[in-house]
Amino acid sequence: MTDRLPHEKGFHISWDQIHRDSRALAWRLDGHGPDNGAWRAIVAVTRGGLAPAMIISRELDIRVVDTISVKSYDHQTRADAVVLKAPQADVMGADGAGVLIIDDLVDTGKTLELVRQLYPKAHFATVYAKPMGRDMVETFITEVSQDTWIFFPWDMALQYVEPYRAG
Ligand SMILES: O=P(O)(O)OC[C@H]1O[C@H](OP(=O)(O)OP(=O)(O)O)[C@H](O)[C@@H]1O
Ligand code: HPA
Ligand SMILES: [Mg+2]
Repeated sequence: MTDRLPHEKGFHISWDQIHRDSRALAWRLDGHGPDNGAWRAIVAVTRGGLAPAMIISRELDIRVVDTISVKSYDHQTRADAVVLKAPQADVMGADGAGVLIIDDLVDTGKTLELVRQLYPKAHFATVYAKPMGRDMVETFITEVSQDTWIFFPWDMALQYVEPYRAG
């Protein structure tokens, strides 16, 4: 799989790292909601946004958590983004004001562009961002270059590697 990557570099994220970076995102968002600093709800962009959204909902004590399912990638090839499942209308209100939309990363920005068309007043936040999509989010933690493919822990498994210097 890796040898078919069109990307120059790989950035491999462990569970520990995504936990730390998601916590950092939670702390950055804390106190910036419209209701005395509080956020009304979290909406995770499934599937990648689910893990960061869980961690952020715990840190910020947000109990209303919903999902939006956007399908935009067929493995590592881009395809048109479509909404497969929308969040509850009463959670989003008219325009998403006071709602945190959480995803693991923004790459080209196509996924969040579609979500923003639906909920223009929501606050968009991702753990990682690439330059092309960076302006689609209000808040992110770490930027990586456009030619980097981010590997998340839920897509990986521990495996044997040959020693650097062969015996
Ligand atoms: O900014 P973009 O170029 O749109 O890319 C970013 C999106 O792509 C990935 O999701 P994907 O569609 O692969 O689905 P998944 O979350 O279910 O893995 C990632 O989790 C983001 O949601
Ligand atoms: O860099 C990436 N890693 C994982 N999923 C992705 N979806 C778009 N870009 C990426
Ligand atoms: Mg995703």
